[in-house]
Amino acid sequence: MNASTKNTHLVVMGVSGTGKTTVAQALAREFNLEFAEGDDLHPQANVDKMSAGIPLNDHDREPWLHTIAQWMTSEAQQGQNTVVSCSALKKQYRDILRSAAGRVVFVHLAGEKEIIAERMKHRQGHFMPVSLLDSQYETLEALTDDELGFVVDIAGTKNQVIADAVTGARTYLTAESGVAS
Ligand SMILES: Nc1ncnc2c1ncn2[C@@H]1O[C@H](COP(=O)(O)OP(=O)(O)OP(=O)(O)O)[C@@H](O)[C@H]1O
Ligand SMILES: O=C(O)[C@H](O)[C@@H](O)[C@H](O)[C@H](O)CO
Repeated sequence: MNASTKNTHLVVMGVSGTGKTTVAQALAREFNLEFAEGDDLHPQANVDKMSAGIPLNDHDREPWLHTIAQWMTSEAQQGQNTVVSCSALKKQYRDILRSAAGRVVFVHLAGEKEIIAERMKHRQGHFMPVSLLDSQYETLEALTDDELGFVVDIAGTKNQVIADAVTGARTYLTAESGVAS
């Protein structure tokens, strides 16, 4: 076990528009975690592709996932626990994230496509078109029993969803990981 393995990383995952940024920022505040916005770590080519209404493929996502894993490793090496918003739609993508130093826990924000589409329609100034939501759901692989993490239902208000995510995350953020509870 190396010095950084006690650190915990929360990855707030799910399809576009499901509330990852909203929830990840709230978890960062609640548990005093280092925060990264996964969308900011995409290569520009990926942002251009999504903006043009073209879904990303495995090849497009691979360097992005490695960038996020490297960020988590670097934070763990500095003794930090983290939270990052990242769609992490497939198990093989989550395997890349799990290669980071430390323990990686997934917070899957899940819900009905219709609810998310409605929320995305009201969002201003974001590159992701609602038209890509179908491909996001087609790509999504739910967490399996052997993966560390939990599911949060996004149907409720922001405060309800955040409260559920905080309750779920608290069980993983033990005194051992150095996170204040
Ligand atoms: N529980 C909620 N109830 C109502 N609106 C919400 C809720 N959670 C998030 N929203 C709103 O839905 C929109 C999408 O949320 P957010 O940007 O956090 O999602 P995201 O998963 O990070 O999106 P993306 O993956 O596209 O970056 C925002 O306008 C946000 O304010
Ligand atoms: O894997 C993907 O297809 C992408 O990460 C998208 O999910 C977006 O980055 C994001 O969610 C923006 O809406």
